[in-house]
Amino acid sequence: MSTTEKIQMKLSDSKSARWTALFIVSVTMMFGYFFTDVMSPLEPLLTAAKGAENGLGLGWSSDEYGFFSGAYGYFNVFLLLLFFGGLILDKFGIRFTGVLSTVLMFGGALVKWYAVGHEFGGSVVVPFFGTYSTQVVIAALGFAIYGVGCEICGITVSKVIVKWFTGHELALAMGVQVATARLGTAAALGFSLPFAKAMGGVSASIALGAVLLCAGVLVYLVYCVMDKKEDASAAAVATEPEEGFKFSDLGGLFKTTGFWYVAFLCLMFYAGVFPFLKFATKLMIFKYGVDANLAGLIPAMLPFGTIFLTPFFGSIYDKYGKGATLMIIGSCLLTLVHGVFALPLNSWVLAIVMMLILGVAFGLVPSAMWPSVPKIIPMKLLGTAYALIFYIQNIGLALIPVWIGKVNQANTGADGVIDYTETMTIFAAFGVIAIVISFLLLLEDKRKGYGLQQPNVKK
Ligand SMILES: NCCCC[C@H](N)C(=O)NCC(=O)O
Repeated sequence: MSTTEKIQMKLSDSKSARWTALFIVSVTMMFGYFFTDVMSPLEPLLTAAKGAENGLGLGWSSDEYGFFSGAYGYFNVFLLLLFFGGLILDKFGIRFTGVLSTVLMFGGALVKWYAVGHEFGGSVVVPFFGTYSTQVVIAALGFAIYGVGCEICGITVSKVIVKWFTGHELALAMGVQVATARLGTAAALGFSLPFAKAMGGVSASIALGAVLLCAGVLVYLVYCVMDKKEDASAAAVATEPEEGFKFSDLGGLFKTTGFWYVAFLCLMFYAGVFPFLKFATKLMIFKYGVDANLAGLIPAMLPFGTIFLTPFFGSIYDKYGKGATLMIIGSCLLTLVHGVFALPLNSWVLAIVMMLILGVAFGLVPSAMWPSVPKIIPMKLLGTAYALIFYIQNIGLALIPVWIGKVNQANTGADGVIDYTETMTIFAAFGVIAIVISFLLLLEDKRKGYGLQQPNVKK
């Protein structure tokens, strides 16, 4: 390679540089995903009577647990903070927004840790939701602040990957990032409960998550150094200045039908996965009779499967295309799994098989959906587009746990055992709607020629 060629290369044209950047931002996101689900396997402790379970029970009701779990999305949705996060990202850039979001995650985690470790007494009326203990409300406040940070960090990381990988292995890179994040989810689901028990309290697992988030802030600062270098190299190579973001461009985004299909597919598909994980550990105990100490390991299989499958399906999309088809298959598998969970079949072997199939679905849809967005929406609007998609998704992440918490509460027998038939039928219905939307997306792609069925890597 001649000196001139070297000078004219962007930093992102170097394979090692772009994969290093990806590794750094993926680790930050992984710590975030750990914290998101650190409480999910703790549902049996949180909802055990105060002082039960060797003094670890916190005495929350299923309704309170649902309210708390949905808090992740409350500020994102009701205060529109995620939408503003997208505008901030497109206006002020990746470095500023990334640091802001990681600090928010850490701050929210500290509030939640404080809440769970203290007795407050009394209760608070939350308009439109219900009356919950003060501890639950403060913990939910912390989780809501954390959720704003985590979602804004998510859109920032998506934009980082598009910035470094467009024209290269975009879907594979997005798959690797999602897979790394799932490691965090799997670690939380698998280890949070035994860790809390070993350390003598629920707040120990939250403290561990908060320490990781603090490390996440530092790791992101390292990425900022690389980002600056990439910008400098891109400025040296660019022949025409890149078009900037203008508010007037938003109209075009709103009028793009394919964008709305992706957003609503995201809402329905993820409604069947993330909120389900919040309740899955207790489902394994109550419906499938799994030992409480092992129950978290079955839901943990789901993200573990996706760790390998998301990059695998991503590279299939990169090489052979068929993005819309991958989304249709994933939505069908989601429906099948929840349909089976709703049936009166109580074998734990079946539960494991279904969880593995759900893992395949959870590899298929994200590996095709996220890299499809830049095929529909131009780069200058990408932050806003991802933010809007995440915003719509967050409506589900916020409200479905509340709904499911109330359904579980209503289906709890006098012996304290929950009948999950209604709950799992609701999750299966999300899958059916996801199938319909993914077919509509395929048709729209045929009409508009987005290229969703085409490979991503330019030959
Ligand atoms: N932190 C767990 C929820 C993340 C939701 C986020 N908006 C998202 O969808 N990320 C992509 C993914 O597939 O996880």
